[in-house]
Amino acid sequence: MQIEPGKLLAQIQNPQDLRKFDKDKLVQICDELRQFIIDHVSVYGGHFGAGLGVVELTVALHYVLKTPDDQLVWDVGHQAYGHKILTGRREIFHTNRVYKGLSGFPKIKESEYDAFGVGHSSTSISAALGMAMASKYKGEKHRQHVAVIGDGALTGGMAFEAMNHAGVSDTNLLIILNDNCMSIDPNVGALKDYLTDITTSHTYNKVKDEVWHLLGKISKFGFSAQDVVSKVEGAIKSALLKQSNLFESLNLRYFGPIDGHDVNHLVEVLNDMKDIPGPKILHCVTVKGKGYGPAERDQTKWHAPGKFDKITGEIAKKITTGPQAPKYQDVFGHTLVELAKKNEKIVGVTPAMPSGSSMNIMMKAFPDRSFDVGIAEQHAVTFSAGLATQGLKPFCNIYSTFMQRAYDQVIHDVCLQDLPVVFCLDRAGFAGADGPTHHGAYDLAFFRCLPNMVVSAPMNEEELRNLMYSASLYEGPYSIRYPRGQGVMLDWKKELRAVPLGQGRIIKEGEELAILTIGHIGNYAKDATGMLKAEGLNPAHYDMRFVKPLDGALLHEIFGKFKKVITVEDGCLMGGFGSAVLEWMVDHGYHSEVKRLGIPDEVIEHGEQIQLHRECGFDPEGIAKAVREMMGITYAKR
Ligand SMILES: Cc1ncc(C[n+]2csc(CCOP(=O)(O)OP(=O)(O)O)c2C)c(N)n1
Ligand SMILES: CC(=O)[C@@H](O)[C@H](O)COP(=O)(O)O
Ligand SMILES: [Mg+2]
Repeated sequence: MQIEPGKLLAQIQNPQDLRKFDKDKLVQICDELRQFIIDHVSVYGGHFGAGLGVVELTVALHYVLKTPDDQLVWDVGHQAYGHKILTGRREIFHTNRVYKGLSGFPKIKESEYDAFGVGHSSTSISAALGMAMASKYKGEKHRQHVAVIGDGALTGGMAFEAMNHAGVSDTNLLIILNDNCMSIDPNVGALKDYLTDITTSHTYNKVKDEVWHLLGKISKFGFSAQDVVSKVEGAIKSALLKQSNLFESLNLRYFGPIDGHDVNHLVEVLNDMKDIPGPKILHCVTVKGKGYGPAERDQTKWHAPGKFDKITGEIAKKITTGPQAPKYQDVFGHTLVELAKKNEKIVGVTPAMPSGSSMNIMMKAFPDRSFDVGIAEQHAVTFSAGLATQGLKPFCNIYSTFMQRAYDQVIHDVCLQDLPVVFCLDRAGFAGADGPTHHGAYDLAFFRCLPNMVVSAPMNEEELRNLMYSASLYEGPYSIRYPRGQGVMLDWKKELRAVPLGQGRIIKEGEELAILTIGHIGNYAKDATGMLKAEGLNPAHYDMRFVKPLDGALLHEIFGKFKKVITVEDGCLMGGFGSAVLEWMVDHGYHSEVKRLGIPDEVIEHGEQIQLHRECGFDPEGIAKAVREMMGITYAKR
């Protein structure tokens, strides 16, 4: 379905078209852009509230900057739908997040206007500073470099590393802080309180207003912005500002807070700032979900609501028949509470994903024993390590993809010290529509090479519960990975049972060929063996449960019996589960023929999980095909 743009938006294919409009049309353009996003997401789904909150900023930035020559970096990129729509992609926006369509995030290969590829947070200042520094090196004085970062993303340590550097750089970097007091869930931490303080502080705003006033006055007398700045420098850098403003103390000129929904004022301010030399930050206050009532009222729910009825605000429910298996994340949340009730040492840690990981269930049941530490994966891991040194049992839940951020912390702070932290890696395997920045492709490979680390994955909800229980009893680092979405069991709340360390299990006896799987993807192998049975083929199926330690006894049995083996994992083929099995086989002198199915060594784009599994050849049909091929079965017509 093609979404119809409003009258003015229809005339805008790219920012050059936008810049042809008089300033007095910008409010209408913003209204039409906002409506287009509402119309689009209501039909196709995707990220929502963040995009609505930056409509005015998006229009103002493209109006004032000479994009794509000026470089605009969006942090995370979930808010960049307006940017995409204004930069040549409106007519194909219906393919956003769809298999083979536009990416839901800015992406260098997709458009010259996407200065940097994003998806993970807190990268924008570093990237834009790198660009600004490169421009300086190349003598490109005319170019502007802008990073737009949210208050949530600003809690990520990397943003501070970048500001620390930017403050002593002689670049024209402009950081726009889009402050809406929200992450996906409400933003947390002292920085959030600080931002609220400087937004509401009377003394602070009085000084700031005087400075802005002075700036305005002097401009009228025809001085250049540089003159203005040097004249007001004294005031801006007055003891009060310097001491009371975090950004000023990092040597970034601080402007604001200003209303991020006043497009005309934004244009004025951005124009003025263009001529102000040196690194600077503009603090804009916005409302997540702006302009769509339900999204303003329940900002977490409307972060990425899926499809909805734009008139009633009713979010579409998945069409289902009969009772449904739970989401893995909810099994995690409920089981953690169950374990915490039995063991007072258990605590929960999440870096800014209480709703996404269902840690919010624990936060509700045990507010004093659960911690949302903000977008701070590195800190989440080392903080968990600290808790563990004191005899507590942290369950640190991090999406597989975001765990990439904290690799050294896992090695240095947990594994080398053999501390009993349990890592629950949600969204392992393909994330789906979020695409490659969010796929949990690498964790099996990057965790299995770490000393002391247990690497496990449940095939279903009951197994997840049992692995969590086993992890709670284990005296060392223990990881459990599971995918985005639903499990396979209706009756999943079974009594908890400890799984012996490194013990796999047989799912189905068979002949000639064995399929070895790890985790939820084993259910595809189950489907495949069902399909093959109808063809008279009878491969065996084993759910190995652990990539480390591997079940040596079971592997001796398997390689002793089967000359053909297929491994299946929803992780990267290089170094993952299949690699571990191959290494084991060679080390133990077996010579079976082994085929590994999993994610190849290339970037797999976005799409529905099943589409991506199919593309990589490990959906049920792909597994069945691999079995047939290995068994030398060819059908005339298939
Ligand atoms: C490293 C990392 N951790 C977690 C996330 C998940 N995430 C995506 S958006 C978001 C909230 C970002 O908040 P903010 O930057 O304030 O943007 P807003 O949505 O409020 O506009 C989070 C936690 C992520 N993308 N990257
Ligand atoms: C942009 C981002 O990183 C998050 O919003 C992410 O898309 C959430 O993913 P889930 O929907 O799987 O929780
Ligand atoms: Mg925010």
